[in-house]
This record gives sequence, C-alpha cells and structure tokens, in this order.
Amino acid sequence: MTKTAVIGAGAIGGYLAAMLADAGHEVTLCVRTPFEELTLEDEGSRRKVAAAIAADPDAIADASKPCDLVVVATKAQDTASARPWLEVLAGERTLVLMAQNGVDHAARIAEFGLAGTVVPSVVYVAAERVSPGAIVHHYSSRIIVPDDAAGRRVADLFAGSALSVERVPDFVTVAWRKLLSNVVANPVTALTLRRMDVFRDEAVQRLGIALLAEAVAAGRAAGAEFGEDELERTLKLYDGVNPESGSSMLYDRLAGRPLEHAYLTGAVVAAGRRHGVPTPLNAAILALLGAVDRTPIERP
Ligand SMILES: NC(=O)C1=CN([C@@H]2O[C@H](COP(=O)(O)OP(=O)(O)OC[C@H]3O[C@@H](n4cnc5c(N)ncnc54)[C@H](OP(=O)(O)O)[C@@H]3O)[C@@H](O)[C@H]2O)C=CC1
Ligand SMILES: CC(C)(CO)C(=O)C(=O)O
Repeated sequence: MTKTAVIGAGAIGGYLAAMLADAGHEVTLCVRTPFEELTLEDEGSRRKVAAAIAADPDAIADASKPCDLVVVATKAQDTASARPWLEVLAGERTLVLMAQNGVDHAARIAEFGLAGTVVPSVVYVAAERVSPGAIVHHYSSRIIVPDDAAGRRVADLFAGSALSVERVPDFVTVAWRKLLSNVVANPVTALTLRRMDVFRDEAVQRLGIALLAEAVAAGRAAGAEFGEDELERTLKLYDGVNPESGSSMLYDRLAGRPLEHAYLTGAVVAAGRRHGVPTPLNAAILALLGAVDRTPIERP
C-alpha cells in the first residue's frame, strides 16, 4: 500500500488526508494537538476519515515510513516545527507536497536538507476546522503543482479522489495569482471579523481593488506573468465565493491563534521593497495585522 502522511491535520491537511484515504492510500496524520478521529463534512454530510493519528515523530512505526508522499499543511509560520516529522518520514523517493498559501513554498524547507523532492502547490480548497479533527469543506477542490515528473506523481497519487490536481509550466505566476486573493480576502475578513459577505460593501470592494492593484504590480516585478486583465480576473473569483465562508486568517483570529500575515501581505510588501514598487496600503494592512496578532480578541 502507498504510504502517505499529512503534517498538520487542520482545514487543508484534514481535507487532503481525506482525499488520500479516498484514493486508497495508507494515511498517517501527524498532529500537534491530539484528537480522537478526523471527520469531514461536505455538502451537509459528515463522514469519518480512515487515517492513523500520530503525535510523536519518534513513535511512527517502521512499516509506515519512509512515505511516498508527505503533505505539509501547517500554517507557513509553523513550517520550522514540522522538521522533526519530515526528518523521520522523508526518504530518497519521498515527495514533500507543500500545501500552504504564499509564494516561497520550497524556500521554507530548503534549509532542512531533506532527502526526497519538494513539490510546491497552490491550494484552491476552502475549508474550515470547526473543532479539533472536525473539518468542513466549503467549496472548490483543486490544487496546482508544477508540470514536471514530481507534479505528475502527485497527480497520480490523488487519482480516484474528488481533488483535481492541475499541472502548470509557470508555477511562479499561479502562486502569485493565488496570493492576490489572499491579500484581500484574508486580511479583510480577519480585521473586520466578518465572513466573505463583507465584500458586498462597496467601500470594502474599493479597498480590495486598491490592495490588489499594488499586489499585481509587485507580483509582476517579482516575475509573475500577469495579463492586463489580472485584477478583473481576481475580482471575478469573488463572484463564485460562498458568502458564509471565511478565510484561514479569520478562523485563526477567531480562535486566538497566530496569523499568517507575514507570508501573505508580507510577501507583497517585501517584493515591492525589493523591486521598487510602492505598496503603502498593503504595508498599512500588514501593520494592522501585526498589531491584532499580538492582541487576543475576547473569546465568545
Ligand atoms: N483554510 C483554507 O480554506 C485554506 C488554507 N490555505 C492555506 O493552507 C495552509 C494550512 O491552513 P489551514 O489548514 O487553514 O490551517 P489550520 O490552522 O486549520 O491547520 C493547521 C494545522 O497545523 C497543525 N500544526 C502546526 N504545527 C504543527 C506541527 N509542528 N506538527 C503537527 N501539526 C502542526 C495545527 O495544529 P493545532 O491543532 O495544534 O493548531 C493545525 O491543526 C495555510 O498556509 C493556509 O493559508 C490555503 C487555501 C485555503
Ligand atoms: C480565502 C481562501 C479560501 C481563498 O482566497 C484562502 O486561501 C484562505 O482561506 O486562506
């Protein structure tokens, strides 16, 4: 049986673990906070996911390692803490799929010096962890990987599940394209403590467009091949979004967890600084997110 593991069984890790189990693979969930079982709610029905739960890298049975595929689905700021798991699970033939937002996926684990092949991915899955081990899938079931031998192996491993794995020659552009939605949806929902319905407000829409315009310019300077219609294309994405869904950053803020802003809005501001592209609005949003990150909200 193909051996797979998912480090970080939250919204995305839990969803991808379910897809790997559906594809017929052995799945080990590597968790920081243990829970009894993983369940996935999709279109109103909840089911249990067949996966072993492990809380200690040193206790992984020899029969479950090295893995064919290890998915890293922690928040970007927790990537360093995934290292002990990766050192135990990854061998020469292992694919390490980085299932995170942002644009510097491979760089985040480059210094680990792991055996195996790192595969960056762009995740188009909207999911929410409503309690430990309980995942709700809101909409979209798609990831994008580079069109190379490793990307093809990833696509093969998810075959037979509901997840579609798309392969593209220009990964830099698709990673920046996803970042465009994250530098609007994630900060605005997290700062306002509102779900996606917040974008029905015209003033919020105008703010979103202004944030996007800066991010498009910074992305282009960083090598993304954006067309003239990139901004409109991103706005169209919002038409298909469930107004009751939120963003990973909103869920973190509501739960009093650290925010991922440094890897999202921070990536735009850093690219702007590197390439001489002004990003004052994103810099302002970054400052606000930094401030709320250090200020826990009152839990209901
Ligand atoms: N949610 C969404 O709809 C989307 C999210 N993304 C991206 O996917 C990535 C994952 O986000 P998401 O699933 O929402 O995040 P969650 O917070 O729901 O899940 C992250 C999980 O990682 C666990 N974790 C952190 N450190 C470790 C560790 N060292 N070992 C084991 N587990 C660990 C956390 O454990 P604990 O339970 O202790 O907190 C948590 O369960 C992010 O980059 C996000 O931006 C991309 C597209 C959509
Ligand atoms: C908002 C969403 C689903 C897409 O923009 C996302 O990527 C996130 O929640 O981090």
